[in-house]
Amino acid sequence: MEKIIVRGGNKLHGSVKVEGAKNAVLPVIAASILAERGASTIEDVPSLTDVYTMKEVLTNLNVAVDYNADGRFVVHADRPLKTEAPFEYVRKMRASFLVMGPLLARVGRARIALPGGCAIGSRPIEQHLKGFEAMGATVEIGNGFIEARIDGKLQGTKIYLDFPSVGATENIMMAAVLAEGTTILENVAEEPEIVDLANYLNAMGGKVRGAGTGVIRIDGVESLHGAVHSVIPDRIEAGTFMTAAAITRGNVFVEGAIAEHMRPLVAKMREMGVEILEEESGLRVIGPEKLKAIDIKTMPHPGFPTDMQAQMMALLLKAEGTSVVTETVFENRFMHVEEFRRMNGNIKIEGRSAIVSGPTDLQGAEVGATDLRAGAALVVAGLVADGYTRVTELKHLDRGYVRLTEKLKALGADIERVEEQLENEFVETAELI
Ligand SMILES: CC(=O)N[C@H]1[C@@H](OP(=O)(O)OP(=O)(O)OC[C@H]2O[C@@H](n3ccc(=O)[nH]c3=O)[C@H](O)[C@@H]2O)O[C@H](CO)[C@@H](O)[C@@H]1O
Ligand SMILES: C=C(OP(=O)(O)O)C(=O)O
Repeated sequence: MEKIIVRGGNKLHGSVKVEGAKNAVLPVIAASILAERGASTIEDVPSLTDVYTMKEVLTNLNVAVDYNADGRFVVHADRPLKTEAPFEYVRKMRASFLVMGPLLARVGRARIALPGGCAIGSRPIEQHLKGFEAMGATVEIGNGFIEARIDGKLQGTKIYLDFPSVGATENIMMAAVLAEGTTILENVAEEPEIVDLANYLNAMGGKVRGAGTGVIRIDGVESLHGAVHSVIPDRIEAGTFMTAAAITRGNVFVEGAIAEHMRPLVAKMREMGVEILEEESGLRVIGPEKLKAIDIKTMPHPGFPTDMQAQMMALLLKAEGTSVVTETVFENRFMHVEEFRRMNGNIKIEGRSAIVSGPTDLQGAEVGATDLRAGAALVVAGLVADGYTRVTELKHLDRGYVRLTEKLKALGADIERVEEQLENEFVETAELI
């Protein structure tokens, strides 16, 4: 088993480059199967386990994929498609469910394993299904699968989402792009990743308008072709480095971070006293001597992103005073609280809020990455903890971060990723320095 071992105390300095966004690339790859002719070349694709899982999902659907961790993901989807995505993929990564909309649009049928619950909550998909049904599909659930069918073409219609779900917005958009007539999607997600997907669909010949606002209009087209598309930078990876820079009172340039995508995080970090400078090709973060306690409430974009909640909690542990962190997006996204307590964190949970009392003298401990952002947050906390923090369950972290350890090391962190049996070697070597 691998572990990340970090010894706290080093300030981070230098520059770090942001990868393409996981949450943008997964729907874009799913959308690539909509192209009846021509190849799609997707650029700036991060080398994440989720991307490899999506590659397997596509290969299994008889789509040809060429991807060798060089950042270019080339898709040929012109062969007859298969229509089933088994549980082994959906279990590894819920975003596999995003092939349902494209399959339904292109072949009129999809059979996808029912996604189960996960560490951050039950994550139902009824909004996706409501959209497909409104467009005329029949949906049946049985034997652990969801099967959707349409005789003929999906029909454009008006669909109002009960909640601005990111996945439902994406799945329905991808289905509607080949539907007959116009689809109006209301109360949709406004995340930058939705805009990125719409840009790709339009480059393929689609007619999607309004992405990035609460209403999206999609005029259905006959067919789509492959296109070249560069994925937007990962605002959550960028945000993770921003919290790492701030917590160590460092000075780090986060290259590629797009300020416009990061407004809620930038606003809240500034409120804590962190200096953030918008430079031409990224954001510079300078950590203050003292951090101020603040309150945070996660919300759909442009609210504060739930995917930054755990990393911000690490930062709040070092802030002076009491902070209240309220999680409204997922029902159970406080699993990291127990791990922070192992590091001497003073956090109380009351309903959907966590009350963080700081500043804390964090202590190194053995902790588990309960989900990918929790894992990153524990590493961030470890950067300023006394002694060694050992983070296990790295499979979660690898879903969302490329070479996290190497990147932090290049910024000056005392950090190593090791096999368990080599753990003592790292600690002993580090102690000699
Ligand atoms: C691959 C990807 O892009 N993942 C992101 C995406 O996940 P995902 O697309 O799964 O997130 P959603 O926006 O759909 O989910 C948000 C909330 O809505 C609920 N819900 C969703 C759909 C539905 O049909 N019914 C329902 O009740 C979910 O259980 C959750 O509580 O957006 C989340 C919210 O920003 C992020 O944390 C994830 O990193
Ligand atoms: C929750 C996340 O991702 P996913 O929806 O892929 O589980 C995340 O990126 O923090």
